[in-house]
Amino acid sequence: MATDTPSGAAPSEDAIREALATVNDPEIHRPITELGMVKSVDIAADGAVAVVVYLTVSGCPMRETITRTVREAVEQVEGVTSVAVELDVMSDEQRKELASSLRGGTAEREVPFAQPGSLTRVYAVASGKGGVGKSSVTVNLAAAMAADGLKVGVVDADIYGHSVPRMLGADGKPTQVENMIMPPSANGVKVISIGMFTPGNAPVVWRGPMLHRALQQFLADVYWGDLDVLLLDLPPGTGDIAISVAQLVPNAEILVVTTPQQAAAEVAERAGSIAVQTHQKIVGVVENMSGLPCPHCDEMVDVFGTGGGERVAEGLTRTTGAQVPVLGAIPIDVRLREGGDEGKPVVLTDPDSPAGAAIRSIAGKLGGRQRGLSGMSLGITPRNKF
Ligand SMILES: Nc1ncnc2c1ncn2[C@@H]1O[C@H](COP(=O)(O)OP(=O)(O)OP(=O)(O)O)[C@@H](O)[C@H]1O
Repeated sequence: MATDTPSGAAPSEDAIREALATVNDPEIHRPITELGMVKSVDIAADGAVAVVVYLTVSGCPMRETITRTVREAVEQVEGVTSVAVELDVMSDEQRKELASSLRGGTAEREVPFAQPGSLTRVYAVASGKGGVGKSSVTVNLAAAMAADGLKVGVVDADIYGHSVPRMLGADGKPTQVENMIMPPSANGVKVISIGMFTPGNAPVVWRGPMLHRALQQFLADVYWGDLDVLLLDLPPGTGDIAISVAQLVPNAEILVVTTPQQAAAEVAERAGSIAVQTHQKIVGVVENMSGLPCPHCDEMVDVFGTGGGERVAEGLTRTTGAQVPVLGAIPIDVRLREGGDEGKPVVLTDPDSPAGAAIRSIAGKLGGRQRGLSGMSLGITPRNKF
């Protein structure tokens, strides 16, 4: 504790508040002073400081973290001899005010990413059929972009087959401030999933309108902050959710994941064609499970055939009239599967493995677009510019 001021004088309130401004709320990631969370600061003549901090909700899971970080920050101030931190809980009125300030001028129910001037790139990851590795690709792209310094969020919109939190290692639960939901984060990625709201592994048996509402809530009621990139993991196929995405975030660009098999390729192409009907851009195609590097020699074993990515990209180029590129091919890699099972994305645990390197390269292309073009509105960005 910094107790030795030259005059032995107690610290000023400004100095204490300056120190408190360095404490971020652990979920909202903004200074507690900006969020109206400092109720009072009392400074005794002997340098003993008492701070009362508002929690957003009683029983806030972050209470201990907040108490500790406040104490640590205040202890650093010259002249402080002791620190007492007390907690109080915001009133309904204060919570409403906070929720509305977090919306940053966006009206309730509005999707911030769909507003003119939004600088967040939204990529909807789609596939024609299940099991092609769409969720694995989403999670690893997100982790790779976050590791590159971008602010990334993932919406697990695969309502029936939600697997993103497990693959990302996100075992935290969302908390709520009024009608704003604070998403947990893992590996630097904020994530929300229907799986966080259902007990255990209970199946979700919703029909179209409820799916639409869930997606709208994920996009409008979750506090994402300023994201560079938002990835949406769509359910396989061309169902209700794909249409909801087109309505809620028309500027979302579609990333199609396929395997090298002809059959998979045909379905993926159909999924892409829907995007054309909904006037969404197709940012590119990723071929997953693209050969298995032989563990005994340098050969690639084409377990699922070859050329699916190219065929899908050519088909989409024909359908859309715009060049749709293949952004990369990800080989079969047992480390990718293991990483998914353990919640440790392979791009972080084994970034130079064949699959890790392939995904990082794709993430670099998608993330690089965001960096290079931030400042331009999504609507006027040249399509397929790599
Ligand atoms: N390149 C790869 N190498 C090895 N295993 C992979 C690869 N890609 C995906 N997998 C594995 O294949 C399985 C299916 O992948 P994933 O769940 O990502 O597919 P999906 O298309 O999202 O499926 P669904 O549509 O059913 O949600 C997972 O066990 C995953 O770990």
